[in-house]
Amino acid sequence: MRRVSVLGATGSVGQNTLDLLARSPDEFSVVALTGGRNIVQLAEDAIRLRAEVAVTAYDDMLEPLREALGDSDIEAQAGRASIAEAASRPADWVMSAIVGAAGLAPGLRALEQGATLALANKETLVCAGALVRETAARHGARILPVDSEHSAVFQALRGERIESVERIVLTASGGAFRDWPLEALARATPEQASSHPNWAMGQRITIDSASMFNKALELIETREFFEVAPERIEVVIHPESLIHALVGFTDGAMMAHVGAPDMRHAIGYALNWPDRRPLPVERLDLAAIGALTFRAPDPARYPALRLARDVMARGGLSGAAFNAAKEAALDAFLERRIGFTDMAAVVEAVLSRMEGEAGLFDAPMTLDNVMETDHLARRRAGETMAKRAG
Ligand SMILES: NC(=O)C1=CN([C@@H]2O[C@H](COP(=O)(O)OP(=O)(O)OC[C@H]3O[C@@H](n4cnc5c(N)ncnc54)[C@H](OP(=O)(O)O)[C@@H]3O)[C@@H](O)[C@H]2O)C=CC1
Ligand SMILES: CC(=O)[C@@H](O)[C@H](O)COP(=O)(O)O
Ligand SMILES: [Mn+2]
Repeated sequence: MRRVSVLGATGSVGQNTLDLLARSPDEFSVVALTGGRNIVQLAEDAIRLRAEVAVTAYDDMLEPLREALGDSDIEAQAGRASIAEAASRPADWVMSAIVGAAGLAPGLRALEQGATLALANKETLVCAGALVRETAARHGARILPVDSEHSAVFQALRGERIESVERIVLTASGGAFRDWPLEALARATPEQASSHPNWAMGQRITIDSASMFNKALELIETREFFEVAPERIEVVIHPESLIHALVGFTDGAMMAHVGAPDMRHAIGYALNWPDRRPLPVERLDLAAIGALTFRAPDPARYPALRLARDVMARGGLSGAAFNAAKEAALDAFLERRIGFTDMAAVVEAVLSRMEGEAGLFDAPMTLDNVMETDHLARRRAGETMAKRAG
């Protein structure tokens, strides 16, 4: 039996992961499931999958969690430290599917205990790529990509040398507003931004798809995961979301990963790696699909891509600031304190202000420094938004 834990079990990636685990009950023994406020789901899944421990991120949710677990013998815990403790319980495979920078510390704890980390939480590599790689190397742990584009690249690279790679092309759906008139974007609402053309995902990543902050994070994630130069990583709009990424090699060949927009592809690949096993996903009927289309992203519509390139050029702790400013701007957009197009403007202003704060981005990449940068960027984003409002 392989021991597995799922961090962010109640979310979109978490639920897809549990779906696969539940189909092979004799192969997996579930150690820890973690969640946030969705206590009913967390308890139900913990009981159904016979988890050892269920953890909510929030202290005030401990009693409701205990109640929901009823007379089962599953341990109930709460709080950030308990999530990290759950991640460090011995396991062979840990899914990192908490949303946001909150996923970084638990992911590091899983690596420290030598587990294979199936990484959906892209913020982990954006905030602290070098630290994460170094932690994995020091503890003999492996990281397998789960973000669909990175799983696609990983699969296309199988058996290839990284020196043979000329370019990596990430596909982007273009998000909810791909075909909107540019001038309408400023008035876009959270509800309108929360609908993805092809994927069913959590609300935050769905809105990030509309602004292309998702692809911006993925550019940095690609750089950090595969350690290729930023100028070798491209983004192309592919409205059908059937090709998830392409790798171009030095001989001019390109390998594309094609599949239905279903995260169980990438999760299943990471779960079964290095084998391939049957997965309950749609088999594509190419003749029925007919055509796959591509177009270049418009820099005026998607300023987040330019900001990601600035961050890749800057390096150091700028990724942590970029992500935190984006998270703060997204919170403000969701609360209708700023408009859709203000998000990129806020992130740009925060990066530029923090760049001027001597040596900040060049501090050593420790978890403490990453979290300090994260907190400062959120504060700077708040100040920037207050100034813009006043
Ligand atoms: N959804 C997708 O298909 C894809 C997602 N990803 C990445 O995977 C990650 C998860 O995305 P997704 O599943 O969509 O997100 P969801 O919002 O659907 O789920 C997030 C999970 O994290 C929990 N959570 C929220 N805040 C905290 C916190 N502060 N501390 C601990 N746990 C917390 C939630 O708990 P609760 O809901 O109980 O409050 C939930 O279990 C993100 O990094 C995303 O970018 C990457 C590729 C595809
Ligand atoms: C499923 C997945 O990996 C998401 O990151 C997805 O790619 C989002 O779609 P966009 O291409 O719209 O950002
Ligand atoms: Mn993705």
